[in-house]
Amino acid sequence: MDACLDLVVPMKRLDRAKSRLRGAVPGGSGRHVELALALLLDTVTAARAADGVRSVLVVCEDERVPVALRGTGVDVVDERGLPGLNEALAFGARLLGEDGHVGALQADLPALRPVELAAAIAQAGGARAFCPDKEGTGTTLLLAGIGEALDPRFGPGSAAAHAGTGAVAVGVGTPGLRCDVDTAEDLEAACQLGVGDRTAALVCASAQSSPG
Ligand SMILES: Nc1nc2c(ncn2[C@@H]2O[C@H](COP(=O)(O)OP(=O)(O)OP(=O)(O)O)[C@@H](O)[C@H]2O)c(=O)[nH]1
Ligand SMILES: C=C(OP(=O)(O)O)C(=O)O
Repeated sequence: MDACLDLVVPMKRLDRAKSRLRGAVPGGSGRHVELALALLLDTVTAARAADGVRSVLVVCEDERVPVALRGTGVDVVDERGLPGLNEALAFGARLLGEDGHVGALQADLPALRPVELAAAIAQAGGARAFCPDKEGTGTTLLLAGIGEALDPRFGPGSAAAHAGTGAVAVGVGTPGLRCDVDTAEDLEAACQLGVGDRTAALVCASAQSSPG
């Protein structure tokens, strides 16, 4: 498949991100920041490796994020004070150029496998599409139709909101793509699936294998 999809990945300032995960890794606020970064790094590493993905752009105003992503081939842009998630995503998508093919991927998918993302992109076939999270209410991936604006509707009930904009559900059989990590229980579920190296080093038993 030609790699033509450009993905935007949103990330809050690290001190404020993933608040429901606070304490999931013992060791205080430094460890919490490490965990948020590990989730992001494992997600974008898998995304970069997926067939069909041309580029990944993280939208984040935290200066530690470009440092952590140095050498990964992932770009970072500061959202410059935009007021929220959907505004940050729309900003990133416009930078990527919406006359091409753009999408949004959540930043907390440590069990994502490149083949899962590639399969969801292929299933969409260039049409507007979304992947529901494992509960079926949220969204882990939104794909604009080719040549269309992203029009993100993330937030509570985003799966229904995206379906309401004409997006078709894709990737329903891809557990790693659907396993976003908001709580300690989600982190445990991701570890059961097998997480990437950075998250595994922080939270999972050393015997755990990482996704391929
Ligand atoms: N760049 C950017 N990213 C955002 C913003 N708001 C949320 N995000 C990111 O969007 C994703 C989904 O947001 P949430 O579900 O609220 O996640 P979170 O805020 O990190 O976690 P909680 O504090 O537990 O709600 C996460 O990766 C966030 O870091 C924003 O204003 N700007
Ligand atoms: C913002 C969303 O995700 P989360 O589950 O991380 O709140 C969403 O699913 O639209």
